[in-house]
Amino acid sequence: MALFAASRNTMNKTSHAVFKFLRHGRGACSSTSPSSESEFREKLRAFPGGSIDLVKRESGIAVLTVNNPARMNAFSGGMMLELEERITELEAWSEGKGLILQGAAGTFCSGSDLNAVRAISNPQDGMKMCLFMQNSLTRLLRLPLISVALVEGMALGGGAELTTACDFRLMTAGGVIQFVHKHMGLVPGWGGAARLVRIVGSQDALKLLAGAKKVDLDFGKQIGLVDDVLGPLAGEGTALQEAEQWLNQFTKGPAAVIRAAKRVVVSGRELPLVEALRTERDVFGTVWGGPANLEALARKSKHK
Ligand SMILES: CCC(=O)SCCNC(=O)CCNC(=O)[C@H](O)C(C)(C)COP(=O)(O)OP(=O)(O)OC[C@H]1O[C@@H](n2cnc3c(N)ncnc32)[C@H](O)[C@@H]1OP(=O)(O)O
Repeated sequence: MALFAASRNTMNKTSHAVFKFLRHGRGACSSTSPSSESEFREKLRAFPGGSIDLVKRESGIAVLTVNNPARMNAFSGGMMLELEERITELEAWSEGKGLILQGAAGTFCSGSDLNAVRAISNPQDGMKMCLFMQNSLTRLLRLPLISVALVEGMALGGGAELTTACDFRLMTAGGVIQFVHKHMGLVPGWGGAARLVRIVGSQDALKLLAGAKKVDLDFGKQIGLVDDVLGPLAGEGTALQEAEQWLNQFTKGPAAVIRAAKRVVVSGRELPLVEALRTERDVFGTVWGGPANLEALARKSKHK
């Protein structure tokens, strides 16, 4: 037990820095000055409409809904600000294990609100919007929760980018992910290209971006962008219920262990090897000799 206690004390010091890294968007993007950041927030506030809704369930699974059905769940400026607030709430949710990101009313998200896009169409504001969304989506992907984008209907432009800020993507029949940026004379700017390359590799990422190719169920599974299919093909129930069942295979069990699993994967994905190994030791120290570990030892578990 002394070993466990010592290990946890050491971890407490080192892990503080590590968890700060894992929790926040640090390292994702360079920052702007506080005054220009608050000015830009004011600009975003000038484009209201829609909401980002968060429900945290007893099961440890939260549901985050992009809610602006009159505009096919396009992201208004106000929704960008709300997304950031909801992510801060999720970062503080210590009992959480999983997250489902969905769109309201049977479709996922049609990207930026084109009314806002037209009004801030100068490069400076465009880059500020990218920085803002990159930070939020980096924090979303780094949450110590197993996250799933539930793609019903269309995920276009920024909506396609949003799907890549989750660990997994589930799709229902008729679902489409399409990086339509090329057709808008754009490339992704919310971090979607960088994440896409890590998910499907550079060859397929180039096909999706330079060809604005539609990704349906079959193509999505073939290139590894879609992890599984939901809906009539998979069984009964609403897509959200099915997504919860699907996620449950990864979230059942103690929160500390599931959150630790996500943390070691995030550090393995983002950090150079030596730092990732150090982080892995630190995270290991949070579960070694912890309640779940001691219970398993007492049970003399067999893994047959
Ligand atoms: C980060 C970079 C980006 O995200 S750039 C934005 C990329 N997204 C787009 O260009 C999507 C443009 N929209 C479309 O292609 C179509 O509206 C799609 C989503 C295919 C839906 O078509 P359809 O089913 O025929 O519906 P609809 O066009 O009548 O749309 C219903 C109402 O929603 C609106 N809407 C849709 N997308 C947006 C958007 N991104 N920004 C603002 N409004 C949007 C439509 O204008 C339409 O509104 P209204 O009923 O005419 O008032």
